[in-house]
Amino acid sequence: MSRVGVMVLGPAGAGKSTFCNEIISHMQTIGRRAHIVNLDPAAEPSKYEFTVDIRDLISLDDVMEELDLGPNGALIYCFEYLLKNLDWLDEEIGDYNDEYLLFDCPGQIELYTHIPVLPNIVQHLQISLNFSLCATYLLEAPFIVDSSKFFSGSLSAMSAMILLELPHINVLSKLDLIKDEYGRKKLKRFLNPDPLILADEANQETNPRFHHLNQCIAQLVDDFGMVQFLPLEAKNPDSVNTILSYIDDVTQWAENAEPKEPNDQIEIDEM
Ligand SMILES: Nc1nc2c(ncn2[C@@H]2O[C@H](COP(=O)(O)OP(=O)(O)OP(=O)(O)O)[C@@H](O)[C@H]2O)c(=O)[nH]1
Repeated sequence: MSRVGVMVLGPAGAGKSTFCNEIISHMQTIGRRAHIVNLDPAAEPSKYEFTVDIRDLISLDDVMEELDLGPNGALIYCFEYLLKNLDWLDEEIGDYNDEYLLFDCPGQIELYTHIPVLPNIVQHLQISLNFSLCATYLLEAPFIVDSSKFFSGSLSAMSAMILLELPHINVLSKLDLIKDEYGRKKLKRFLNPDPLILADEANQETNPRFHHLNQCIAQLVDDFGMVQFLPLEAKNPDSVNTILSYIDDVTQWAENAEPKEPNDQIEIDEM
């Protein structure tokens, strides 16, 4: 029996916490359960209470004050502290079986690029706690529907994918903010885009001396197959359900679900 964990990643303000809450809400309506593991030591209160909260172990404000660090340095300190105290995480997580744990991560890009704290936590969850994990990487739709920003967003998603080596789902959040028909039409080209065509578009907006660089980046994004995004309308249950079914699929949730005891079946039949 393994348990399912979803690492919810993406830049600050991309909608990670909202996504976690909408997944929980939706799962409740279909008779399933999920919990939030808050890994952001600077998190704001959330609609659903955190089941596990890093702030019970260490607080960003305390670290900033006591060690005289800025917010980014203090965040890294908090994660290094968590790594030294993984038994705390083990105890807090306890025995959640057949339920999703959504690991709501901070938005600081450093965590996904050049320090190994998240990979170490991921490995611990997989090896010591037997989690079946995937990563969802959120980017804001209004930000990404612009060729140059599409590449910058794709590269940040790609760096998380390479760093964590997990089944990876890219999500375009805040779709409701693209209201006009022109924007919606444009958006379609970014859900399943052709990076090489987008590079031509980016070239029209950039100085010619960067055209070769644009082409190389487009080729890289194309080669890694980092070009699919699932649209998320947080308030639309169908949209949330589609993303959930992708998560179920890559984490093999159905295969991992605890088989029902014959007695459980009888009780259900008798209801
Ligand atoms: N219109 C709209 N706003 C959204 C959506 N999702 C999130 N927001 C808003 O965007 C802001 C940031 O959302 P959060 O869910 O806190 O984003 P986050 O990625 O968890 O942010 P950090 O924890 O700071 O990294 C909040 O004001 C949300 O209400 C959405 O789907 N549509």
